Parts: sequence; C-alpha cells; structure tokens
Amino acid sequence: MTAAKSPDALSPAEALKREAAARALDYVRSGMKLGLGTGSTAKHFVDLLAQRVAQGLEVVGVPTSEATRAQAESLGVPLATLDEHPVLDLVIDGADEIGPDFSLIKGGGGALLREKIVATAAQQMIVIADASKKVARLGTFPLPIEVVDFGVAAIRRSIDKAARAAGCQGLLTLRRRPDGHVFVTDQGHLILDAAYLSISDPATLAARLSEVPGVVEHGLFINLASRVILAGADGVTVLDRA
Ligand SMILES: O=C(CO)[C@H](O)[C@H](O)COP(=O)(O)O
Repeated sequence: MTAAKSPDALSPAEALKREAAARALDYVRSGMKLGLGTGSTAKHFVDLLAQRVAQGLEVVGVPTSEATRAQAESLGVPLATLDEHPVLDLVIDGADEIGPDFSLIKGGGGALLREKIVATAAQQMIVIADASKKVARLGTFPLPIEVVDFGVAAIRRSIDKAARAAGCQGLLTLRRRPDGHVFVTDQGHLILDAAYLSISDPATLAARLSEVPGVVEHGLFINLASRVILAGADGVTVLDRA
C-alpha cells in the first residue's frame, strides 16, 4: 500500500480538491451507509475518510467503481455492495461540470453508470470539486455517453438525432485509454464522448438520450445533487440547492 501524499506535497489544484473533500467529512456521521465516488477528488475523500475510520468512525462504504473499491479496501474502509444496502444515507462524489440547479456532467473517469445508480440510491448527494468546475452552462466538458458494444455506428446515428432534437450537435469520440486500446467501463460497455460545447436544456437532452436503444447511461445528472462543496482561491464554499 502506498502512503498518501502529505497535503504539503500536493499541487495547488490537488490541494483544492483535498480541501473540498475534507469539508465533506463534516456531513458524515457514525453509522452512515456511504456511497463513495470516483475520480481524483473523490480519491482524496476516501483517503481522508479512511483516516477517520482508523480513529473510530463507523461507516460502511459502497464504491462506485473498481478503482474506488481497491483504494478503500487498501485503506481499511469497511465496504458493502448496493445489494446489501440498497438505500444509502449519503454519496460524496466529484463532477466534471456543475451547472445551474446543480445539474452535472459526470463520467470523465468512466464510472457514470455506477455513480448514477449509487446517487439515485442515496438520500443525499454531495458534490465536491475545485471551483473551476462550476459553470454557467454545461457542455464545455464532453458529455460521456455509455453504450453497448453492438451496433455502435447505428447507436451513434441515433444519438446524433436525439441530441439534435434537444438542440445539441457535436462530434462523438469513442473513448480510448492512454495506451490506445478502447476504454471499457467496469460494466463492460464503451463510452462515446460528445463534444456538444453548449447544452441549453440538460433535462431535455438527458430524456432524449435515455430513449436511444443501446445507450446504457449518460453523464447528465439532473436533480441528484443537493449540496455542492467548492474549493477555490478564496476558500471553501458550501452551496445548497434551492
Ligand atoms: O464522474 C467522475 C468519474 O466517472 C468524476 O467524478 C469526474 O470525472 C470528476 O473527476 P475529478 O475529481 O478527477 O475531476
């Protein structure tokens, strides 16, 4: 097991993520069943949570990815499956973009399907992020769309049509790993990253994409997050959805 980097050794960007993650611990109580998000910000949270667990905090975590499972396990955080605990008290997760009304783009790390299932099972979702993730309009970050690996060319065409009906147009890129191999999700699916640039009506786009056969899930999280913790140069801000 690798020792966690001391916060002093973190880059400024990582230090902000860690600050947001640390504030999220204020909302964790002993006895909670906790969804554990995926990504570099959620990783800080799991790291800090493990320190509290070592000091006696009693929680059970449900990870949203194999990566988070491996990290939490290695740090001694007690884990369970969503089948064992289908209702969670809280999920803490990162996001790629946070728009108005806390609509989110998620899935940059490829865990959007499990993340959305876990967020839907949780009574509350808290998003942790550095302040740069807050945007006036979603879409600069390419929207991850998880698809089955059958008929991808046809699925692409259907996605284009559905997106146009929601006022969006943009290139779909099949996600690859840094070594060039096609990226495969924990559930064995592919990801198309949609460069829509500007999503004027996230709820409509979400509904249209969900209707496309072959689309397993998309990274638009609507009405799921109720609190956002942002860390920026001016400190940490906690925002609650109206
Ligand atoms: O949705 C996610 C993974 O599927 C992440 O939460 C999102 O990509 C943000 O990651 P990071 O904290 O590394 O910026």
